Amino acid sequence: MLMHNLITFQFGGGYGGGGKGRGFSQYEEEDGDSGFGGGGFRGGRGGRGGGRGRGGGRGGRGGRGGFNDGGGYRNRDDDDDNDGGDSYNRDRDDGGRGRGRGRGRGRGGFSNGGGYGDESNGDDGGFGHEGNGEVDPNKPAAQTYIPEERTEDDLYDSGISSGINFSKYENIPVQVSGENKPKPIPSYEASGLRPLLLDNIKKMKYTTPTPIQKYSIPIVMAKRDLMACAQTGSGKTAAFLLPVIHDLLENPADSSGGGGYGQAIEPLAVVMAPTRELAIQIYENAKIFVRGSAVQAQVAYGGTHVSTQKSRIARGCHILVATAGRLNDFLERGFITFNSCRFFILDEADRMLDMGFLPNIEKCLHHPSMEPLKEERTILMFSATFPQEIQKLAQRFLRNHLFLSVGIVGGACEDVTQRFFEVSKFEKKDKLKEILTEEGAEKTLVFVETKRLADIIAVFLSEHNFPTTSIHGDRLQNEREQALYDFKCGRMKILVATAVAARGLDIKGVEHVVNFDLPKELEEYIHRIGRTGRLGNKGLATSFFDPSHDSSLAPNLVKMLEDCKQPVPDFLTQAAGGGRGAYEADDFGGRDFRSNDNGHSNAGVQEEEEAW
Ligand SMILES: Nc1ncnc2c1ncn2[C@@H]1O[C@H](COP(=O)(O)OP(=O)(O)OP(=O)(O)O)[C@@H](O)[C@H]1O
Repeated sequence: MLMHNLITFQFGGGYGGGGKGRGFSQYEEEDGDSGFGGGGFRGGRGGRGGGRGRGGGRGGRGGRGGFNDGGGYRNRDDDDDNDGGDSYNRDRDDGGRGRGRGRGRGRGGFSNGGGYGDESNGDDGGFGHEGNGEVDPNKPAAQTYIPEERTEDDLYDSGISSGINFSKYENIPVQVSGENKPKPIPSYEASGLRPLLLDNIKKMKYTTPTPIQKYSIPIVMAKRDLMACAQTGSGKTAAFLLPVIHDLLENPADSSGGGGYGQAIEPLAVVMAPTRELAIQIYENAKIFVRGSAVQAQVAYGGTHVSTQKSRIARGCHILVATAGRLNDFLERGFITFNSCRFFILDEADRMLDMGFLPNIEKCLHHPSMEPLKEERTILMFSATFPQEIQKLAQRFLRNHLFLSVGIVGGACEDVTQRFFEVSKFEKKDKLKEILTEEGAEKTLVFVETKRLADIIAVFLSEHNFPTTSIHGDRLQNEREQALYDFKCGRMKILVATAVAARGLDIKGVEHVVNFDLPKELEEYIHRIGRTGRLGNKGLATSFFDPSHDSSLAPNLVKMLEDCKQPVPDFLTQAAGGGRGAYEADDFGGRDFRSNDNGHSNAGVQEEEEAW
């Protein structure tokens, strides 16, 4: 019972309330980042504010549609931090992203350090602006959350240890195409990386570079533009961070733009990621790798207090890891410029270049401050999937790049056992409960299609005594981070998530990923199941296939399962119409599309597969 209360509380947005506040500072400043669309917290039974209740919250979302009778949830609005406003492959049933227009009725308001929102009655409540309760609906709410900085010592333990199949990486096929390919490194010691980096790599307990690292480290050290594809959980983050940091150590420079009060900050390397939690993770990785040097890594992402973030960045920022919305905000305000930017990196690059994020990426890459170093800047793109149309699009940002692919790229990780159940949408909840009861619920990540359903399923599981929390774009940033923390440390066994957690997150010990709802695209499926079976560990992915909803994905699933040598259930073959899918591994990044271009290529002939 106690657990039940705890969970419900947790769930209602209670983190920060109930005397567990993190000492939020008073809101001072408007956050130009409108990426976090949700207004106040939801379903709130959060702690007692105890402070000055301010009405007039920002208002939540402009009404909720989206959850049809019978559970026909449809929306897919989980891109993070992108206020580019493009609604490509999103559905706005849920009020969409962006600013709510509700008339805030949050009564608890926000009190300093005392948690927020007593008796908020749902979507409309939440944060109050200082003032008379009148809300300008066009004005984004102030962001007040100040994340705690984790020390490097806390961070060492967060990485995943390699699993029994780590050694299989040795036989994985690797392709590199493009002109003048640098040779792969045999080991970290022989890589030419600076001694400080080698020390920090040791502290991370990395002994052998993964294939993507063996190839990309020398490519980046040679300052070549790179498009790199390698399976989920195979060490892509270090594959770009290590050589970038090496360069910053070799060629030290100031990031203060010449100093002086009010001078724009000029990071030397900028990494962009599609979600806030992924940006935090990359930043924390960078912090470990730069430890003991003068190089400073910082992070910028939405849903957090702007002034605090700015002052942290102003202390020194050689590497800036950022989400699109906040980075563009800082650029527009002139707080950041790219005058000294030597490396521009897109993690989850295919996602960053799809229509939702593309305008923001273009704004960055075409920013006037990008001009001076244009010819010297290295652009790096990394992902586990890289559809050909995105590769083509990426081409316009790259200069004579190398294309690197490791394994059946765009293929699912073979260390993940994939199984499917044919389940109608009405049966899914019971099936989930049955599986968790019979097989255990430890470290289970459950993906659903909508934010609202994430809440519903989390409450459902909590009520059945499975400690569960949720992460999605309607939760406040502090709630999101707390949810992830609770899941990572095991306080909550189950995390119910929307697509916001599909990419990049590296969570130790995730043994089971459940697709309660299947995504619409195979790439998303591949990233989701890649939260387990990382770095040679074994994992299990269970998917509920509802023929009335998921049939369009069936042909691609069948083909992908065959490629991964996984059993294909009959119902899936039937739903696929018996034919092979349109999916080709190469379409998802396994091949440099330039090799198809008969004479239009600026690359060398594609190499034979090299066994690594
Ligand atoms: N050479 C190595 N030896 C041991 N562990 C490593 C090595 N390289 C990376 N790791 C660890 O492997 C885990 C996965 O790395 P990372 O998150 O960079 O994978 P990824 O390829 O970016 O995955 P995704 O496609 O899901 O984003 C991390 O915990 C990281 O610390």
